[in-house]
Formats: sequence, structure tokens, C-alpha cells
Amino acid sequence: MENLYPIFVKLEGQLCLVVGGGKVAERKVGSLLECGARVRLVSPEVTVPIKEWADQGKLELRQRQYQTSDLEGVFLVFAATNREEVNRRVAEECSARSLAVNVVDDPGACNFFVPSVIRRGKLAIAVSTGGASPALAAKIRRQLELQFGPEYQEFMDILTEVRRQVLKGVADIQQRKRIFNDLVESDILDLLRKKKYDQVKERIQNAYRGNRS
Ligand SMILES: C[C@@]1(CC(=O)O)C2=NC(=C\c3[nH]c(c(CCC(=O)O)c3CC(=O)O)Cc3[nH]c(c(CC(=O)O)c3CCC(=O)O)/C=C3\N/C(=C\2)[C@@H](CCC(=O)O)[C@]3(C)CC(=O)O)/[C@H]1CCC(=O)O
Ligand SMILES: NC(=O)c1ccc[n+]([C@@H]2O[C@H](COP(=O)([O-])OP(=O)(O)OC[C@H]3O[C@@H](n4cnc5c(N)ncnc54)[C@H](O)[C@@H]3O)[C@@H](O)[C@H]2O)c1
Repeated sequence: MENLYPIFVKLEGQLCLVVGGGKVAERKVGSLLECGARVRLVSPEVTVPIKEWADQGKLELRQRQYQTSDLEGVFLVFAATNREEVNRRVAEECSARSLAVNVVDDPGACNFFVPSVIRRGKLAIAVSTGGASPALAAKIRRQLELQFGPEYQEFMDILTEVRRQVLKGVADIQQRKRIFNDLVESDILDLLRKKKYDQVKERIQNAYRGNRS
């Protein structure tokens, strides 16, 4: 297999199809909804959380077996039934339409994989083993969760705001670059961990003034 090409996709408002309504489908739906996707789910039987999402209007439920017409208007597809022949049919029909498709029981038939992800605000770190070992991807995710604690979320909020102000107020590109680098190289993360917010403010001001800290 060639290298996988990693991208982060905006799913907000995009229609995504999930075929199947078991535990695996439920996990995929959960992550789709977190990203603001519109979800259509086709399955004769569904788990309790899937039924609840449907009742709350969070997804469109077609409670029957998969039909080709379910593909109409969709952006990407998950074949997540426990029946190999159904998953294979979905994969073939998606390929014929150049649709992005993930087949939960057949890495060879996927044209994208779902990685294991940690999020800290806008920071997302995604891990994939190219389908070789989802268990290892999950283990590395757990290790990263310890290394990148909740303080990264606050740091991301600070960086977002400072970047917005600097892009507006500092014309010189070299100066901007220096400010951004000084901020990421500073001890702000450590100060956030210790909740020393006054010193955090000081570090931000120092970066603006060009005093290294
Ligand atoms: C990352 C994560 C994302 C997500 O799904 O949300 C994900 N699987 C997760 C969990 C998980 N997967 C499995 C179990 C049961 C325990 C076990 O058997 O290990 C558990 C539950 C658990 O670990 O708790 C088994 C399993 N997985 C696949 C097969 C089929 C096969 O390999 O043939 C089988 C065997 C089924 C069987 O037994 O028949 C296939 C895929 N699973 C992938 C992703 C893609 C490759 C990712 C990569 O590149 O590494 C790929 C190829 C397709 C895809 O689904 O995109 C998520 C971890 C999230 C996290 O915890 O952080
Ligand atoms: N990719 C992964 O991360 C991963 C992880 C674990 C297991 N798996 C594999 O995923 C598959 C599904 O696992 P599960 O635990 O969710 O299974 P499950 O038995 O809980 O659910 C299967 C679902 O498929 C639906 N279904 C059956 N025929 C259908 C059809 N013709 N059209 C639409 N829906 C149909 C059923 O109604 C049911 O909701 C298994 O084959 C398993 O090997 C994948």
C-alpha cells in the first residue's frame, strides 16, 4: 500500500451515510455528529443511543435494509453492518460513484480510514496505523492524552486570540514570526498547568515587546 494522505475534512452541513446500526456504527455516528455532519443512517435494527439521536432529530433514520438510492446526495459513506456481502455491495456502489467509503470489516475496501484522535480545542492529533492495528492506534492515543493535557486547550485559545491581534496590528512579517515563535517556545504551558495566569499575561506582553522569556 502507498502512503496514506492525511487530511482534516470539514464535515459541517455535509450529508454522511452510515449503513448499519450496531456498536461500530454508533461510534462512527458519534464522531460525525461531533463534527457537525448531517447523518443519514440505514439499518433494520439500531442501538438505543442511535434511536435516541433519531428521536431528537439529530439524524435521519431509515429503518430498513440498505438500498442503492440511500447514496443519493451523500458526501461520504460508512459501511458498518455485520454482513460482509452488504458491506461489499456498499463499497462497490460507492467506488462506481467515486464516493469516499469506509468499510468497517475490510481495510482493503476502504478509501479512507478513521484515525484515533485527541482534541484540545482546535488542536487535533490523529493517529493511524493504516489499518494494521487499531489497538496500537488507540494505545498511542492514550499515551498522547497524558502528554498533551487540558492546558493545551487554554493555550490554543490564547494562540488563536494573539494571532488574530498580531495579524491585524503587526505589519512586519519577520516581527510576526518572532512573536509566534517566542509564544510557542515560552513556558506558558507550564504556567497554565500551574494556573499562574498573571505570569501568562506577562509572557504574552513580553512576546509583543520582543523580550524573550
Ligand atoms: C481508531 C478507531 C477509530 C474509530 O473507529 O472511531 C478505529 N478502530 C477503533 C476501535 C476498534 N477497532 C476494533 C475494535 C475491537 C477490538 C479489536 O479487535 O482491536 C475497536 C474497539 C476498541 O479498540 O476499543 C477492531 C477492528 N477495527 C477494524 C477491523 C476490521 C479489520 O481490521 O479487518 C477490526 C476487527 C473487527 C473484527 O474483530 O472482526 C478496522 C478499522 N478500525 C479503524 C479505526 C480503521 C483503522 C485505523 C488505523 O489506521 O489504525 C479501520 C481499518 C477502518 C475504520 O473503521 O476506519 C477506533 C479506536 C478509537 C480510539 O479508541 O481512540
Ligand atoms: N472498524 C472498526 O472499528 C470495527 C471495530 C469492531 C468491529 N468491527 C466490525 O464491524 C462490524 C459491525 O460490528 P457491530 O458490533 O456494530 O455489529 P452489530 O451486530 O452490533 O450490528 C450490525 C448492524 O448491521 C445492521 N444490518 C444488517 N444487515 C443490514 C442491511 N442489509 N442494511 C443495513 N443494515 C444492516 C443490523 O441491523 C445491525 O444494526 C463487524 O463485522 C465487526 O467485525 C469493526
